[in-house]
Amino acid sequence: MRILELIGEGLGLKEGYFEELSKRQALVVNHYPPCPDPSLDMGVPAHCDPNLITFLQQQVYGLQILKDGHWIGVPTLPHAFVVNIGYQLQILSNNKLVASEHRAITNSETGRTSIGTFVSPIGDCMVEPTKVLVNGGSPALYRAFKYQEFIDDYMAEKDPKRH
Ligand SMILES: O=C(O)CCC(=O)C(=O)O
Ligand SMILES: [Fe+2]
Repeated sequence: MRILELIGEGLGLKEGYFEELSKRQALVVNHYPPCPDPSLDMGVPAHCDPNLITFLQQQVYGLQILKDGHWIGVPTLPHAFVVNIGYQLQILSNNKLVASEHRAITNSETGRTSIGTFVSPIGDCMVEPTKVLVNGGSPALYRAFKYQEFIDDYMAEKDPKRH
């Protein structure tokens, strides 16, 4: 996947580094019907995606990201994808890249459909901070784990950023 190759290049990783880590792609369609009082209901509560990277398409506004303690709306752009960094990219990069905390709000006028492509490793794949970015001055911030272990914890809501 070209975008992962470019991210890898930016991090100083060897070509093809992400190949094993991006074997799964899940297409998820979210539909949010109009909500008479959006202040009462969040489309998707605040979270970071557990996977490697997500490509999201939205035609109706609703996605917001948390930046410096403020929720910022992501404008809709025709033919554009929003790229969300997931936890695995944060871990592999030893926090050089940080998973984006985001949420989806509803609106009272129109329904909204978003389409996400979630790229992730398979369950048995081992994940750990890449050796290239770990050294004396920058020790590994995470232990090695199987991706499935991470997902099991995430689903059990041990993610501190899931409210
Ligand atoms: O619908 C959206 O804009 C966000 C959906 C989302 O964050 C997710 O499915 O992980
Ligand atoms: Fe998400």
